Amino acid sequence: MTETLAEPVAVDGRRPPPQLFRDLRTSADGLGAREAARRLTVYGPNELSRRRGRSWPAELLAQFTQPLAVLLMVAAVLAWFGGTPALALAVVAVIPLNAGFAFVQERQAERAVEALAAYLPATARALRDGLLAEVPARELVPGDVIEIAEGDRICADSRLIEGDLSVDLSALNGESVPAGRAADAEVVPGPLLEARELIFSGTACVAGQGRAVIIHTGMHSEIGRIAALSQRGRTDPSPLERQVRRATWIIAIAAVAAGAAFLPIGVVAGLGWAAAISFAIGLIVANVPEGLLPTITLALAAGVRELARDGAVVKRLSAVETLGATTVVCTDKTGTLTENRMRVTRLWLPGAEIEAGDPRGRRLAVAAARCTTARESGDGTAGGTGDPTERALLRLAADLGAPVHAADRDRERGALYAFDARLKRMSTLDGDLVHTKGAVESVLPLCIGVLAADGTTGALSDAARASLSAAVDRYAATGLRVLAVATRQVPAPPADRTAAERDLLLLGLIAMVDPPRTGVAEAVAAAHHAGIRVHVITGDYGPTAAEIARQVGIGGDGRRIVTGDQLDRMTEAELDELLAVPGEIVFARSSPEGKLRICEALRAGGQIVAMTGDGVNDAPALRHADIGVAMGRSGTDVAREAATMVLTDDNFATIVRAVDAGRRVFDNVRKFVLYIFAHAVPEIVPFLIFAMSGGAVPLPLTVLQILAIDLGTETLPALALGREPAEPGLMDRPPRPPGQGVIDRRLLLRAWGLLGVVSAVLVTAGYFWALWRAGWHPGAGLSGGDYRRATTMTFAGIVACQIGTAFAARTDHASLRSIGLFSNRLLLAGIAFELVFAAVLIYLPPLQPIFSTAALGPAELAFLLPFPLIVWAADEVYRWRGRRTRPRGTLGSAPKSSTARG
Ligand SMILES: Nc1ncnc2c1ncn2[C@@H]1O[C@H](COP(=O)(O)OP(=O)(O)OP(=O)(O)O)[C@@H](O)[C@H]1O
Repeated sequence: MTETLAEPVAVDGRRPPPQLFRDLRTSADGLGAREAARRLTVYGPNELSRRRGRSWPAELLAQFTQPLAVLLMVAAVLAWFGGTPALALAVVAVIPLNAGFAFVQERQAERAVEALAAYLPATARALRDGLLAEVPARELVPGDVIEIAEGDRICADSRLIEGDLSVDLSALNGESVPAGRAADAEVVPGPLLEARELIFSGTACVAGQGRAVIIHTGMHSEIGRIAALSQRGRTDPSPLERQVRRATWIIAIAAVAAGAAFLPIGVVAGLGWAAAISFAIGLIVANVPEGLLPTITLALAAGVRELARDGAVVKRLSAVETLGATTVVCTDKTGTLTENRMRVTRLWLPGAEIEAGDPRGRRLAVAAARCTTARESGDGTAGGTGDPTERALLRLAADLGAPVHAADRDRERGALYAFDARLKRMSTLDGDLVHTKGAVESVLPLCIGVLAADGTTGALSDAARASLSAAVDRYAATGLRVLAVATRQVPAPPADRTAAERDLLLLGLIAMVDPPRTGVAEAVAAAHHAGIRVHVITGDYGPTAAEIARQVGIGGDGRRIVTGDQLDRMTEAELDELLAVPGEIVFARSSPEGKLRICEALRAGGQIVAMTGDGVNDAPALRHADIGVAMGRSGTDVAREAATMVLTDDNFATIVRAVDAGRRVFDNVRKFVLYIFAHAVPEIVPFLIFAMSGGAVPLPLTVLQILAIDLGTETLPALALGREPAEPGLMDRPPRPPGQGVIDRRLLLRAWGLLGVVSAVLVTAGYFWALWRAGWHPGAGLSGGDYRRATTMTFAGIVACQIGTAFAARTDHASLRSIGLFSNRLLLAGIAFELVFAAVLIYLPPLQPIFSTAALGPAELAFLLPFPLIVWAADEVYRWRGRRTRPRGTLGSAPKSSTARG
């Protein structure tokens, strides 16, 4: 085709379909694959060109205007005017170093989140060469004919040419009430967004089904024009970030206060003003934990990246942290606990119960297969689309020698009353026959009789009802899903759904298996070990769901079934009470509203809730849960958008793995916070000794030495702690209490009270030992060389102690032996760097005068050698005692074998 196309912007989408087809050089059968490829090069991919958040120079600049950076600048200015230009220069050098570091880390984190988009490719169903195919949304072009069904995201501005839809336009106009759209709507002039025949990119179909021809794609679409609207704003800081920011500030203020307090003390103790100011600044600079926040962001980003590799795409960094605190998982059944691969096994007909292969079931099978919207590929194995339940019905009909072809079915269909999760049934009008299928409780009340396999009709006798309900119970007890199928002949097309779904004749029941997924039982056991409760919220029948729950180990012996009706009748107080009792619950025949209520009640009870969902109606519950979990494969686009986490493999086990990862990331943040906080004590104590001795003891540590530790030797080991593998027993302990912050009393006690104090004692001992060796006594003077050797002992002592601290910080309660000395290679590299860095400052002659260092001899090194061991051993004893007094894995309701302790 060589004709040039009209510019897509010039096409008037409000013309009737025949003219529109002409303008767009297409037809109701869509485009050919080759023409589509050609148009793709002309119009470009169907994407919104990303408005970059901020350009990198702006972002880098922002790092320099952070309050803490400003604090450092003020310190530099003070140092300059205080007469210590060397210190001023050192501090000035620190600022870009820090800013650069933070900038790189934040960029990396951002990139990790951006890369997630690649894990969730958006697709659409388009007609190409006359066949319906799954096409990446970015390859859609004007002229393509797409099919849209409930739950789909609309990927391009299009005109409906077939069907009725209800669309959620909130992304475009903020209106949350869905609007009706129809192919045959009358064209009335008015605002484009209100045109009843048009649908727009970025909106979602919440009900109905139809076909549409694409008019505009990418940046030519309405949403492209108002692209700013679709760009997500800056995400709120996570609770973790907020906590750390607060802690950073508290520490910064404390450091400034300590520095200010030191000033007069220093002067009184005999330091000149200049020296006193320089020390005060040193204290401040040393103790402000500038690097903490970016390091945490990076740890979260690493967690997000790992999760994505594991099949869980998390949309917000902070979700990683929330995941770790999860106390309750509410999961649906079909597809998450089970394989979502249905196979019909048994049929119940009025008067007979037969195997799926029995030809007597043909009429029932055909009726059910006509009442579907799914498609099954020719060979009946792979390549079909749509609801697995319906595909099982299509296969059943085919196996019985009466295949129902999707194209014929759709052509002959007079009306479709789509599956409604509340009604739990759907119906179609095929010629003069209404076909209805759905949950037994939903269909049976609409029936006035039965239609036997031989074509005779009869009453729904008590005997028939008894036999039917016995069959339902029997099927459900083995975990089979049961559908009732009914039919009716109508003289004229019914006016609406209610008119169609009445006076039906029951054809029979269809029972199908959907076996539990492999690995789910293990994942449920792991969740129980971790003190996490698992409730099932399903649309399916109670006993069926309960049996599947039993098979995967949910509920142990305390499993209860609560039906949707029972839930609706419960007051809030009753629901709270129900959820407060230990044990796990199967919520059967649940409605989307019920799901939302359960979620709210659990959260009100202080639980951290992860909730799965896949339907359009699940979106509110997904948004409300702490972690909304949508299915990447079977879920609707609407659910995926509402969720915080999308499972690319739809597997329950992945949720548990994500909780595991969340816990690990949270733990690791605590590890490096512990490590960074611990060095404050041995750095401050020397100043206190100097001040309290009134200057009789020479200052044990210089300002530049402090800076060398905080901004040099410490950095890499701290980063490496953020990548520590999971501690043994991580998933054997109960979830952390929801209110527990990352920095709690226990952490501070361990950092300052234990690791800090032990280090301070050792470091001070090293300093005084060096003084003693130099023949010093209180009040006596000291030669420059001897003084430098003594301060070097303090400096090297702190470095040595921090090596011990690093190993101690690797676990929260487990022994170092249980995780292995060499299991964190990054940390070993970090410590090697730390040692080389310290050695350079101590032994490189040009640096010695700057950092007031002197080469240490074998005796001094021998003195320092046990430092790491002593610090580590002290903490090892502390953790050992903790393990003895704090038994783990004692929470939760589920039966559990006693677990190994650390
Ligand atoms: N395509 C369908 N047509 C008619 N009825 C259906 C269809 N799919 C499901 N049903 C009926 O509606 C009930 C609820 O289905 P729904 O899809 O809400 O939940 P589910 O798939 O059984 O479970 P879950 O909520 O765990 O995914 C089913 O038990 C079945 O009886």
